[in-house]
Amino acid sequence: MSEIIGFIGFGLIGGSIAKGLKKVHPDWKMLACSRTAGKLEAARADGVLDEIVTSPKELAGCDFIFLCTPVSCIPGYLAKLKDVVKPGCILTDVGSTKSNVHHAVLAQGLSHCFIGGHPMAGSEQTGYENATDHLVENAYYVLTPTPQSSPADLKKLTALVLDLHGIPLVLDPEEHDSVVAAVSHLPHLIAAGLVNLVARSDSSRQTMKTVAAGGFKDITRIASSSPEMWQQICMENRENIMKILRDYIADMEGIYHELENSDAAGLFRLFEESGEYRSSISDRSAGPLKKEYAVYCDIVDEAGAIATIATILSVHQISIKNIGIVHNREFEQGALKIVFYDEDSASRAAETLDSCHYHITVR
Ligand SMILES: NC(=O)c1ccc[n+]([C@@H]2O[C@H](COP(=O)([O-])OP(=O)(O)OC[C@H]3O[C@@H](n4cnc5c(N)ncnc54)[C@H](O)[C@@H]3O)[C@@H](O)[C@H]2O)c1
Ligand SMILES: O=C(O)C(=O)C[C@]1(C(=O)O)C=C[C@@H](O)C=C1
Repeated sequence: MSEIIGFIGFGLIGGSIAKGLKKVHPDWKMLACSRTAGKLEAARADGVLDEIVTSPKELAGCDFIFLCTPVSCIPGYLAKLKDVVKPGCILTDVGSTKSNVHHAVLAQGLSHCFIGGHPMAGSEQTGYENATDHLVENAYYVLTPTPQSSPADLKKLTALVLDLHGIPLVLDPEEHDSVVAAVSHLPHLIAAGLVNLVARSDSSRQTMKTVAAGGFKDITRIASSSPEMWQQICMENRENIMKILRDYIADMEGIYHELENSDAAGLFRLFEESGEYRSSISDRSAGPLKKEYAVYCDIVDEAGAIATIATILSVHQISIKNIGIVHNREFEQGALKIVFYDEDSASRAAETLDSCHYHITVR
């Protein structure tokens, strides 16, 4: 059955959901309104949006409405949608916090038609221009039904998540907020705090900034995320974040004391335990980390070096999904990152390039 899908807020997440659904259901009609309507023109030109609307009232005919604005704006839109949603419409959101949204849903008397949502996928980039049809692929997509949500509605929204190749996971809003405080919100604060500490501690020659390599860049990518979005997430989930931040500070104090007391065994245990737990989070199976089949190849910096590798792979009929130079050099020469569509292609590529005397690292 052809559905009509409405979006309020149409940036990275709204745009990615619309692109993903349009890919699977080209006949479904997509409508959106956003703070700056002009920005939606690109989505219409791409054929992702069928209609740009200027007010939530124009979403009255929708079968699903996705609220995809920063989290503090969601309650205001729920109030505007209160008398707009048609019977049978499923109202959902993608906000990174859930308790504040559920309180607003209850206050507006929308519990019967609302099911919260939160795709555990994203990026430090914002805006429709960075949206992709596969953003949610292999990522957990948390669903938070209300006590009044019907099993039939939950089944319908779950089917949409599966269309996006996401992994549906039902949680209650409070548990969701406590979990994401630890695995998403605290990491963003740590990344931002660390970057600011380094910026403050660096010399006038900016030597820290110059030599910063993989370790610093890996842990701080998310420090470039939207300040508007993260200010709102932190304000809405203050209590949970404060609780886990307190524990984190205590753990850091513990590490400080291990260093102060030259406690080598304690430091060893720290890395041993963290390494074991981190390794148990697979990035090759479906889960919160994206599947990626990458091979790193050292190349000398000379004209035609990339073309030679691409030709070798093409002769062996191995398709490349993505290829690019790794800019944060952990490798002595130039490292080329080649991403493949599946594990088999990645291992065949590694064997082939190895037999051609390239130095290969598979990650
Ligand atoms: N970026 C991520 O990694 C990520 C992941 C999962 C969930 N989320 C959640 O998804 C939501 C959207 O995030 P995003 O990454 O797509 O952000 P974004 O900045 O890319 O998009 C936000 C959209 O909302 C619009 N908007 C902002 N304020 C508005 C307002 N007052 N009224 C109407 N429209 C408004 C913007 O114009 C833009 O279209 C947020 O609630 C965020 O917490 C983000
Ligand atoms: O990959 C990133 O850049 C993200 O920050 C994605 C991320 C996260 O993992 O913390 C950010 C916020 C969301 O609510 C969900 C996912």
